[in-house]
Amino acid sequence: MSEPGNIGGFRPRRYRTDGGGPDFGRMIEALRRIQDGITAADAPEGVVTEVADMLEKVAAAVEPYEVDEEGMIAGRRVDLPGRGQALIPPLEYDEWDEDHVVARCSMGRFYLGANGAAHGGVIPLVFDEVLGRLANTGRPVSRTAYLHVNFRAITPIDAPLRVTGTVVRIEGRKRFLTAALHHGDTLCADGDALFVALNPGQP
Ligand SMILES: CCCCCCCC/C=C\CCCCCCCC(=O)SCCNC(=O)CCNC(=O)[C@H](O)C(C)(C)COP(=O)(O)OP(=O)(O)OC[C@H]1O[C@@H](n2cnc3c(N)ncnc32)[C@H](O)[C@@H]1OP(=O)(O)O
Repeated sequence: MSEPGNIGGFRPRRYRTDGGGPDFGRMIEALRRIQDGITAADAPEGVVTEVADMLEKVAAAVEPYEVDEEGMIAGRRVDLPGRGQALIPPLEYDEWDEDHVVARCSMGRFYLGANGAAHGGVIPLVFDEVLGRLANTGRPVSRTAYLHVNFRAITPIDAPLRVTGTVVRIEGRKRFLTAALHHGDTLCADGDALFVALNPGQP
């Protein structure tokens, strides 16, 4: 499996694994619980007020430590589910090399669209995340030029999901990839994407 340091183009210090410092993973796990719990709750007024007070205290506790993008931890911890970025579903990778990835996750109530189905916008997010990781493994950094998604069946929340990504071909700067999302034997979504390697100086 390729490690983050093998990712071409990006400065390795931008990617972090647990260096024995603060337990960042625990904090993000708690944040994910809060996202799911608040989304799912219909709490009485006293509880809502108490939670709002507590969350305001939480925000005030972390705000003094804001750093610029270079210094951020969230999104850089490739060893944590969803890179330690709470927007991204908690993807965990079982296989990851330069040609393919296999990941799994379960999406909680935070990601609900309606009637037990994940929000349609979450599927492209998952594919962009997984394919972006794959496209940039062992190669100079690229960005998504297009990502086409087919929604084949609902993607259930609170259910084990499997995400696969494959590099189909590379033509110069262009990398063509495909992705699929399964719940058991059911194909929930698939897609194909073009990633284009950045030229020097491109953001
Ligand atoms: C961010 C990278 C992070 C990497 C981290 C790796 C660590 C791994 C750890 C953790 C995983 C993280 C995973 C996250 C990944 C997320 C990735 C994203 O979501 S990126 C954000 C969304 N994408 C944009 O914001 C792009 C915006 N667009 C652009 O910047 C440009 O349009 C760009 C760079 C894509 C291409 O622009 P040009 O000027 O450099 O190149 P031109 O000449 O336009 O295109 C080159 C070739 O590609 C074709 N092409 C370009 N766009 C196309 C399109 N939409 N459809 C078809 N062909 C297209 C063109 O026709 C051309 O082909 P011909 O050389 O002529 O054969």
